[in-house]
Amino acid sequence: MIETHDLRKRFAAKTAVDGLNLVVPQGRVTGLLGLNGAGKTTTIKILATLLRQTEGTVRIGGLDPVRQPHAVRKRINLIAGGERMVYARMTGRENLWYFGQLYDIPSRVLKPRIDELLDLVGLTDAAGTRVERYSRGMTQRLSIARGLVNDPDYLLLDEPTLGLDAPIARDLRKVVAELARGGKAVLLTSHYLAEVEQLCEHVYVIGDGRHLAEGTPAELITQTGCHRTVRVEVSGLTPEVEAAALAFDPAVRVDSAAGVVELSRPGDVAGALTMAIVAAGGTLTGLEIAEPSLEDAILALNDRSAVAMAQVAR
Ligand SMILES: Nc1ncnc2c1ncn2[C@@H]1O[C@H](COP(=O)(O)OP(=O)(O)OP(=O)(O)O)[C@@H](O)[C@H]1O
Repeated sequence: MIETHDLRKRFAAKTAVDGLNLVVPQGRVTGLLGLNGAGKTTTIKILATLLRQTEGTVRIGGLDPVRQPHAVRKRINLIAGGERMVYARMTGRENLWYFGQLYDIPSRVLKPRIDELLDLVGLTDAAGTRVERYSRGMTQRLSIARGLVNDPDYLLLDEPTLGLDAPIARDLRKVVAELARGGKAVLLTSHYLAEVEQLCEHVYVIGDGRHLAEGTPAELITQTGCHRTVRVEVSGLTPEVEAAALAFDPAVRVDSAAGVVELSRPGDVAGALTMAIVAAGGTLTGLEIAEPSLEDAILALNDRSAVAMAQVAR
């Protein structure tokens, strides 16, 4: 398990991580979400022993990364989508061999593992080609294999699918889900919220380095009170139709120029709203029902936090 207690990181005047308590258990993918600058990468770098916290404690499988960095490094690995973490002058296979040796993996174990990893990321045919001749996607796939070369118990994924083509990103998601099912602890940050919804059983949402909320993606959506939105397109959106829609629910939003009536509310209101519109003389030309997404929840949480901060500042 990865655990942080009251974790803080200050860079001069900026507090990037401000009292985070995280638990990342084995056997599932845990998400760490937040808008740009929320403190996700800083947190992951601390867990990866690349940065040292200003305050608070971290335990990774019971080990302290500050006091036992070598032991921790053997059991963790980091895959960061935006960063090139392999050597251009070496071939794909040489890179994996080099990184594997840094972990003191015996050759008889390393050789078959490298073959497996090359196969996993679809680079078997390009294994003998220098990385400088790889496309961006191939380099990224090699970085993923590099991140798995020590068979880490704890996998830190910072935007792992950034810039990957859709089929490769989908394959990587499958691999991540399998690794978690096989017992690894995975911490994932991603701006692709559909990816987070698909992979993560538990998600932490942070803003300005602070904990804003946590739960399953579905729980976060419920907690933030985001509701499904009914969007009705109406031809002949007269003032009478508008008045009937507003009488149905004052929270209705009407765009008369576009001929659209929208309502976000709990429960199943599509039928009753459309009937009210038709009864007032409107003709329905379209109907869409959008379920609330994790993105709606994250935006709502950030709005709420900004309002709370403004109130504290007053
Ligand atoms: N080395 C540094 N020196 C000073 N400030 C830093 C440093 N690294 C990060 N910060 C600041 O700390 C805050 C958190 O940054 P961090 O990169 O952890 O956020 P993030 O959530 O990963 O953002 P993004 O989604 O954009 O990657 C930001 O305000 C950033 O500018």
